[in-house]
Amino acid sequence: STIPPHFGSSDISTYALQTLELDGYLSFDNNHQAATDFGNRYHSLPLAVLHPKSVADISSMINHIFRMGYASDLTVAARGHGHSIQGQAQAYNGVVISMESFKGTEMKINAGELPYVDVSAGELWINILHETLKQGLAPKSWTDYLHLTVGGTLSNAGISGQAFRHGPQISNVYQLEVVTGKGEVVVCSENQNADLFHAVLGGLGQFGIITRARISLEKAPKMVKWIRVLYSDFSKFTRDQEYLISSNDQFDYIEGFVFINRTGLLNNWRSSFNPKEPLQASKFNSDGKIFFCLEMAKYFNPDEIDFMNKKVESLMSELSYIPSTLFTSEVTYLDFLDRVHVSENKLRAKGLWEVPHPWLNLLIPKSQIHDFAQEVFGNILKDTSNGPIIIYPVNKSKWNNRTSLVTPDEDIFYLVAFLSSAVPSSVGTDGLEHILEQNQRILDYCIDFLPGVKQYLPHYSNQEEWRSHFGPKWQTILQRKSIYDPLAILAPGQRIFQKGIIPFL
Ligand SMILES: Cc1cc2nc3c(=O)[nH]c(=O)nc-3n(C[C@H](O)[C@H](O)[C@H](O)COP(=O)(O)OP(=O)(O)OC[C@H]3O[C@@H](n4cnc5c(N)ncnc54)[C@H](O)[C@@H]3O)c2cc1C
Ligand SMILES: Cc1ccn(-c2ncnc3[nH]cnc23)c1
Repeated sequence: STIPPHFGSSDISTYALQTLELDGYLSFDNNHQAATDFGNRYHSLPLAVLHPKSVADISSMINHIFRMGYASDLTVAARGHGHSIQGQAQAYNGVVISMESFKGTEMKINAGELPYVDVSAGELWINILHETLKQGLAPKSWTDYLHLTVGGTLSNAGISGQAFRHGPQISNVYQLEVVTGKGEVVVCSENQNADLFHAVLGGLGQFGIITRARISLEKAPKMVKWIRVLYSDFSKFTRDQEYLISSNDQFDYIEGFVFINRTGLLNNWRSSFNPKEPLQASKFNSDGKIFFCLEMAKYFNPDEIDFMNKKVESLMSELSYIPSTLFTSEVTYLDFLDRVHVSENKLRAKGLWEVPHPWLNLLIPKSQIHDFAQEVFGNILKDTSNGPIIIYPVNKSKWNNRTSLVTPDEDIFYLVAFLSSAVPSSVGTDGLEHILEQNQRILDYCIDFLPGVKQYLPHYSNQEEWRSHFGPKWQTILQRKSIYDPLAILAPGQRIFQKGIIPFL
């Protein structure tokens, strides 16, 4: 048959894609969704999108490209829910694999002694929550937002307010099924093909495509006591956060926010929280200052509410927040975990969801968090913020250092996430250029003065910066790449390796 008109005549290898026997199908047109993501700033159009119906589809696609060697310039990117920020799930002129088409076999819940759920890597966490709750179970470790895929979050870490106790999502995986950059299908775990298991966890899609995951579960609570208090003193705020993550039997979730110049802060909260002492709360005037919000959650079941309230009361008495700012509410476990979806719906209604998201996520060692706060909140950002700023500490002991994830080298480190939304075509302080400049000032300050800081959901533009990001782990990364993806076919959107230019050969 003749080569279809849309093929570049120069690259016969792409034509070869059509010779593949697939259970699913390849699409060569209308692939614009695969060329966009949540960041809304990078748009690399693939040559084709594979909609797999089986692991064999993924394996034969990759093996086919692997066997063509350097005769083909094709690369392959798995795409989960496309909620990356800087094109990490894109493959310019390559093949994007739509993992959401690949539901594989249905979810299988094992409610035994060590409960777990077997899921397709293309499954959304919100769907896992709905299904496991039917059996009174749920995963232990979450992200703040659940409309993300298992493969996407496990390729990064998957972190939220439960991480201080359970570690990130990549610390709560029993087993994975992975298709390597050679097209091999490998089952791996701590005790079987352990190096591949550790490579893909936090591996930024570099070492294999996760097709299935076995996620640990725990008994799910029915209700959550959701608490927020405010501080104007950063030292008291961090001291209380670090105290609360130091023992496991306190709260079940610890996070925090930074509010910069948020006029009418109190009223924004009134809508979703009942002020503990309404009269007192109305005296509090937050206008014109920086405030730090400590957010806690205590899981409970309806028959334990009195015991829980007593426990919370005694815990709160040990904290040094501004008394009139105690806000609490009681919600279902599902509503608490799906809380960011509420913000999404509000932003979508205002046409503010599909906008550029120049996010910056940093992991900051405890020893440097005060200098960071002083310079970034007190100077660089002093009068603006364009979205939530999240800040909370975690315990490194709950993170497995053998994974490909890079974290600061201290027992306690903070996640600080600048989740900005840019107003399209604005040239003001809410515009993309202004926010990118601010992000760069923050990064430059860290590079110059806070060497222990690492990016989470990292984005760099060249291999030298990646080498510096990985630090002593770089040799392990090179070795793993040479074993599991020697032609550097996988996840080109991360910009760590370039097909054909392999630093380890
Ligand atoms: C609104 C919002 C809130 C967020 N909140 C949090 C949070 O609280 N905590 C947190 O940790 N993160 C958070 N994130 C970041 C999120 O975890 C990452 O962006 C994640 O990668 C998105 O998942 P995804 O399924 O969209 O992945 P995609 O963006 O589709 O892919 C991400 C990367 O993983 C690779 N990949 C995807 N699927 C697979 C697979 N099956 N096998 C191998 N590689 C794969 C892709 O090639 C790409 O490199 C948030 C993101 C958004 C948009
Ligand atoms: C784009 C957007 C709107 C709200 N958010 C969030 N709000 C609160 N916590 C979050 N964690 C991650 N995204 C979050 C993110």
